[in-house]
Amino acid sequence: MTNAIEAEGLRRGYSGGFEAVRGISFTVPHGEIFALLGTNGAGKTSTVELLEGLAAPSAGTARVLGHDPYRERAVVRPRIGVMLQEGGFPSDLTVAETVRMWAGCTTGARPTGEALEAVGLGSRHRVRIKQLSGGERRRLDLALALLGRPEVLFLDEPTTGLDAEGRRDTWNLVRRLRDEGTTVLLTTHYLEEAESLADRLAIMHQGRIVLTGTPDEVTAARPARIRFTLPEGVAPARLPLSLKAAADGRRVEIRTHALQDALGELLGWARESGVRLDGLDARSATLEEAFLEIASRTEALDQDLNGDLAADLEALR
Ligand SMILES: Nc1ncnc2c1ncn2[C@@H]1O[C@H](COP(=O)(O)OP(=O)(O)OP(=O)(O)O)[C@@H](O)[C@H]1O
Repeated sequence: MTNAIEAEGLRRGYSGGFEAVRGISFTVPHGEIFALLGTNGAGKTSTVELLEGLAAPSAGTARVLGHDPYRERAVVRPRIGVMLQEGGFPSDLTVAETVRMWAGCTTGARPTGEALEAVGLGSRHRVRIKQLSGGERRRLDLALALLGRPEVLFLDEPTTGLDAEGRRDTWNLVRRLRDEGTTVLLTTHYLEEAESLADRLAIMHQGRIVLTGTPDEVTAARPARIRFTLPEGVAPARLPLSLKAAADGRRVEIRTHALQDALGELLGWARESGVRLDGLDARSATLEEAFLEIASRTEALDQDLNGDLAADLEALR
């Protein structure tokens, strides 16, 4: 069976010469939730718009449900649902009128009540758009994206502006849709959202994909962390050398790829030495740590590249 989404060497340049997407490739199998993460301006929205068929790539190919989403838009559009970052609706219409208006342009639309119930807006159907809160508008955007029972759903920052409960409701809804067979591609700034929701993810930086995998694969490559404070009079130098501890005064941090072994050794040493480890905290790497490390490493790399370029130019003078 073909993938629901395929991007191969995709590039997107804007007029003025700026290239926002610089040759990215990834696939999303049917029925998977795939998250695109990245710093501001990394190129997530520019990429999603190519897959939605809103623009043509300057190079590379995009396939959604086996078709070119730009050239074969008429075939692809009825089978996908799109939730943009900013949905613009006439502000004097009620919620129900807006959904009905949208349903008029959608083949096989869900009943209005069902779409509104799915996003928790069932009781708000008579309210005018201008009276909705930011979070409620976001939910309405989602209801409209779901209206045509799409096979592929594109969600651009679906939970921005939602409170904790709204975010959790949206996650549950997205999981339910995935379980019913919908393929979901989402962009998000919330790393815990990607960690909890995505089957696989890609981290973008400056138009490129720098890392891709399951959330577990992305975090498993990073070291776990143990932190504690030593009692007064116990120097960090007394810790077993194999623990490779870094100390700031009495506060100690150990980074390790073998958390269980390191923790066992530390606790054994503490018991034998009669030392109490205050505020002991041990945990695996989070996606947030992986993300921040990648962002800072890529920035350092960029600076190195710029540095080399400057040195090369200097040598030419
Ligand atoms: N119409 C445009 N013309 C020129 N440059 C653009 C245009 N739209 C976006 N860009 C630039 O392309 C880059 C990528 O933007 P894009 O919106 O795709 O990033 P993003 O990863 O979605 O960012 P954010 O997380 O801030 O939404 C940015 O530097 C942006 O300024």
